[in-house]
Amino acid sequence: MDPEGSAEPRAALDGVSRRRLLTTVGAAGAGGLALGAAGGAAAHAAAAGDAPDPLSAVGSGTVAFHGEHQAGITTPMHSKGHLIAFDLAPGAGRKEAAALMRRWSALAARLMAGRPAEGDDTGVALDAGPSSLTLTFGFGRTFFSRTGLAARRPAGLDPLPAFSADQLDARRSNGDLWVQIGADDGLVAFHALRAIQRAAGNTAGVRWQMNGFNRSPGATARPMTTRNLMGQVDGTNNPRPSDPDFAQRIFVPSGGEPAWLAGGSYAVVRRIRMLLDDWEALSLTKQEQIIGRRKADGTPLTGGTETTALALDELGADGKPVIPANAHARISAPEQSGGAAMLRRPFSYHDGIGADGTPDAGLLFICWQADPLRGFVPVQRKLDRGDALSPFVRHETSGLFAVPGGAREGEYVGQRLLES
Ligand SMILES: C=CC1=C(C)c2cc3[nH]c(cc4nc(cc5[nH]c(cc1n2)c(C)c5CCC(=O)O)C(CCC(=O)O)=C4C)c(C)c3C=C
Ligand SMILES: [Fe+2]
Repeated sequence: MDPEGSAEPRAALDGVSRRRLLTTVGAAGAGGLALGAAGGAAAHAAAAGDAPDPLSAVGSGTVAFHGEHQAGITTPMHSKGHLIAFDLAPGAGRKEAAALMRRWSALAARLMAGRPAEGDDTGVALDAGPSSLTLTFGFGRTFFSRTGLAARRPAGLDPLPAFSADQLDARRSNGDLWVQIGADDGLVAFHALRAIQRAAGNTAGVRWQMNGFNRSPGATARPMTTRNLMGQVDGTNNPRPSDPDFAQRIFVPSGGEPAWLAGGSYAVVRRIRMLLDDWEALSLTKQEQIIGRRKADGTPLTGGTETTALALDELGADGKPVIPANAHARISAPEQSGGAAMLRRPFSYHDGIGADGTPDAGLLFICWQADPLRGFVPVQRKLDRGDALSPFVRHETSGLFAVPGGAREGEYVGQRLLES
């Protein structure tokens, strides 16, 4: 039996969507094809003469692979995510890296369209639709020296400065290559993760992997913005694609430096552990003062609704700012750091209980910007000096990746760097 769970040779399944496959297999059901348990229901319906069940709204979500920018940057937050970094194998250079990016790009295009991997699919996502799957690829600083391309390494990949509160694990930081996988179904996300790992072959080995989650689409009516594991509404004041300066802040412009990165972006990835026992011991009032917003709905302490601007100058009856001077939302606001802005698109994570007996849980903080020196760095510098949230979080890992622009039809991600 082939890896898709069908008695037919795997090659016969190439070129069809997973849903079409179910219909086809279902129609031939009496011919003795064996399906996995999950595929069985649809096959049964089709064999009985009914149309296969339509995909749910969640399953049918599709994000295009080709485009000006890679998918997974402005894509709405996913409910499941995997972050995985690879190092090139000893002896693998530019040629092997180019072949890998070509393989990964073809694979990503297939999977994002809801099709199985070519040749040897594991079958894990056999009965699911694309579920808004995205795969996003980035290059770390070390990629350029390993591939003989040091001269073309962008200045934006210069190492991030050390921050006083950093407690970074170097083995789980950075890496030659980075892949962000997001989907609104856990099996679809895992399927893509394994396919990417397997397609790396002997060219690259896994350096680290992290798994995250967010609210499932449709789980709540309001608030629409997700919550983090401290219970705060998190993501309210993100730049919006409709903002006039959005593209300029998030994407490297064409005509900018380096040319191969046009349409691309930089991702800063920090695994930030939340010290949840300490945080949860605080009163609600204290928690709200630390952030500067109400916990229930994310409204600023100065009033309004979730999306009302913070009235940073407003004083209370005691003559002190209503939003405290060290509140996280005040300190991280762009006007505090010369207009520095970033698009935050994180996942929560929970890896059980740590060696210290407290939850190993927190935020896989991912932020996107056209230039880390005008996005993450000034804001984190500011937070490092006086954020009321700092005693309740610990930055444990760090990564910085240049994420090329999207591939055009017939192109692979990174081709403009690797073949010019
Ligand atoms: C260096 C950048 C940032 C880090 C690191 C960071 C960590 C972090 N943040 C929260 C929770 C919230 N952050 C909020 C706002 C906010 N945070 C940053 C930057 C970093 N946060 C920015 C730029 C902003 C927006 C500021 C603004 O423009 O007003 C909020 C408020 C709601 C919102 O706007 O999203 C919360 C809540 C945690 C828990 C955390 C580390 C674990
Ligand atoms: Fe924040």
